[in-house]
Amino acid sequence: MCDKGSMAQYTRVSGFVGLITLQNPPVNALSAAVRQGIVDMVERALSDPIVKSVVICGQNGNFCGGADIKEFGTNMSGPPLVPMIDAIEAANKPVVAAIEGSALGGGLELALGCHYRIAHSKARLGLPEVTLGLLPAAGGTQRLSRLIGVPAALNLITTGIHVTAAQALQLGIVDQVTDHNAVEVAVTFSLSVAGQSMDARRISTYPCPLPSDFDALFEGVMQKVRQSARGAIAPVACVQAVRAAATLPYTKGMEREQELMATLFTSGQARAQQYCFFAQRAVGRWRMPSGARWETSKPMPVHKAAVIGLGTMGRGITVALAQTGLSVVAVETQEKQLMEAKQAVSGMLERGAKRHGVAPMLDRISYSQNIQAVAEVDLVIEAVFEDMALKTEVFQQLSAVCKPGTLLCTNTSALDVDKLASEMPNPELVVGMHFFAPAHVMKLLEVVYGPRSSPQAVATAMQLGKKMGKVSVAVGNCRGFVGNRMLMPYLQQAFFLLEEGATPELVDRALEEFGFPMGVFRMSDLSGLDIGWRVRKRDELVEPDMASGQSARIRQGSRYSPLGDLLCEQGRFGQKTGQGWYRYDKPGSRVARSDPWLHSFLVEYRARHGLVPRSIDHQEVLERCLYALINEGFRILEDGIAAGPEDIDVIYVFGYGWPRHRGGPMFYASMVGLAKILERLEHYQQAHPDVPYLQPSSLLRRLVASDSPPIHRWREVIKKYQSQL
Ligand SMILES: CCC[C@H](O)CC(=O)SCCNC(=O)CCNC(=O)[C@H](O)C(C)(C)COP(=O)([O-])OP(=O)([O-])OC[C@H]1O[C@@H](n2cnc3c(N)ncnc32)[C@H](O)[C@@H]1OP(=O)([O-])[O-]
Repeated sequence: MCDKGSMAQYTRVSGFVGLITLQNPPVNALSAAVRQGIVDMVERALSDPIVKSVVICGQNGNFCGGADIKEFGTNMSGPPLVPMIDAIEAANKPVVAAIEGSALGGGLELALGCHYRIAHSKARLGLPEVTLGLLPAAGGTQRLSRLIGVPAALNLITTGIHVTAAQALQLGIVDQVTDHNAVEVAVTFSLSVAGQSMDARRISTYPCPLPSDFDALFEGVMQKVRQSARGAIAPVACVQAVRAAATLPYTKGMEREQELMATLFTSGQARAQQYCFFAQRAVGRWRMPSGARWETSKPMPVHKAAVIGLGTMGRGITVALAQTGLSVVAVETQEKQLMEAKQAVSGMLERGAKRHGVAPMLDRISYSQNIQAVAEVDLVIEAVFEDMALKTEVFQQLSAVCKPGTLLCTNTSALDVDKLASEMPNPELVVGMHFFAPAHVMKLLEVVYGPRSSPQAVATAMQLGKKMGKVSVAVGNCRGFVGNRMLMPYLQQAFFLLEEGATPELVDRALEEFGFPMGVFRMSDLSGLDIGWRVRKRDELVEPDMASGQSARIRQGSRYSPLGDLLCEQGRFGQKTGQGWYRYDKPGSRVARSDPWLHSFLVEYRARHGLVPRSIDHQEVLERCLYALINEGFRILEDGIAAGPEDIDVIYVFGYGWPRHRGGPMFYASMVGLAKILERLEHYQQAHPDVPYLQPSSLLRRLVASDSPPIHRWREVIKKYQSQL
């Protein structure tokens, strides 16, 4: 017997079991129609005298991905989740959740309302609402705390991590894990408990186990969360909701959960984080200005890959490739470096495997000093030193050695991918892969295509990035690509602010309060001041014999700050030398301390150049640094280097520490208001006419002239703008 009418299918199986199957592909999200279906089918199963027990499962081996995020921000209709789940828990017949695939957010909350939970061994469970700027508000904070205790619930709810079925069993979230068909196991099990009282299975009636060090625990967690949340309000609300579970009766705790959710639900932070969720998925649907796009471009099969050059980046890339299960040939021509790299790579693989409780993929990698070893690979990632001549030489060797059709990728953060491709017999097989250090940890990958890169090459690099667990974004070729190009005006403004009267501490504090894990100067000290110095020297911007006055601060017709160069000339390269914008206890140490030397140096510098220091507040720091960066983002969109604002935002959130609860620079601009950004840029441009980065971009002007449409409609304006160029 079967009813297929709604988005929750009802079937009677094994004679006496009402099987309710959620049907809302791909993740069976709890849309209004699904919730209505569940309410109706549960009622039907409970009122059917033949039915002795009920099993709830999801279609296509996937239990439920939670509330339908697409419904948020709309006029939500349909039955609410809380009474729906309460009714399931109150049922007088056993209700068993058969969990396959994922049970996340509202999906897990639904399962917690059931009397038993049986999971397939490959299932994953979690309450990731915090990553969407929310909290589990369908009883999740109240039931999970009662079921598994406060410390474990706090960990899951404040981080949003997904746990495996085995971990869920250990924590007590599920009652059984099976390698067999979870639905069949659940059906059989439900019959075995049919007729029994479910009183002892209703989690809402459990007392919340209280840890002895209750106050200290909450204080500690709250402090930790506040520190790591960097201004995000959801993790704090999650702690408060769990505290309510520990201190209040269930109904009162539920009221508190609802109250806290109401605050979060309408917050700009939740909008920003939900935007990030969809943006992260949207960047996978890449397109190139040529019209080539993800749906029509088939990736080439990659079974065997190679990495050339085993410095820091090459090692990380080798680890990331081996962890995907690919065979990897790792080439390093210098013997000593090769030996060191082998040891380092094995160590990284072993540590990673230990963390995940799996065997390390050591035998996936073969090491060689000879580039001939890559003859049979399908794809090569070159990761030698950032030097065009060296990279060109390696690429020429590769095109002589590799079998026809091998994809040649260069790991570069700055070099011209088109130029490199133009030196090759098959430029269509060349793409850039800009990894971020450490390459086996950082989630972001910029896949850089040139005008001659084939769509298949881009599709292959994008797919490989995904396999490596990266969020890959396809971008056009230009100086700095997307991320580093936007960083240039940001850095430049920070330098100018120092000249005008700010200190590194003031600038960093403003940016850290905004939500960056590190301000620009602490970050520069960490990555090394010499890197930018080398680039500026190559660009002939560094002038060793420094005159004074304004003319000494002009290069190639624009305002220039030599402050970074002056520090490097003193051997102050940041953490590695123990001195940079801050001082450190010793070279390599990480705690940045204010440096009186630096402050006197700034005073002297300003005096030498006739600069009168003025008081600068946090607002100016944010506007100057962030609006200049955003302005460059608009230029990138104008130039077609990024296909849409989502691409830029994903790059900044995953690669540059932009706080997720602020959605990325372009989303942030839309929240601040484009007219305001334009007005402030115009204001600063008037004050600093020799700074081209502050000149508002034409696209920004165009968007403001088009009444600042919402961010999801920017692409229409961009398209129109580009077609008129
Ligand atoms: C009162 C309420 C209280 C409640 O506590 C609140 C919640 O439950 S909040 C929710 C808490 N739950 C979560 O935070 C879980 C969020 N979801 C996930 O983490 C992953 O999607 C999942 C692990 C399930 C599958 O990963 P995968 O296999 O790599 O697949 P994928 O990621 O590529 O997604 C495929 C497609 O499905 C789409 N979509 C997915 N989920 C939802 C959704 N809930 N809704 C709508 N759509 C959703 C996704 O956009 C994509 O669409 P498209 O158009 O093809 O781009």
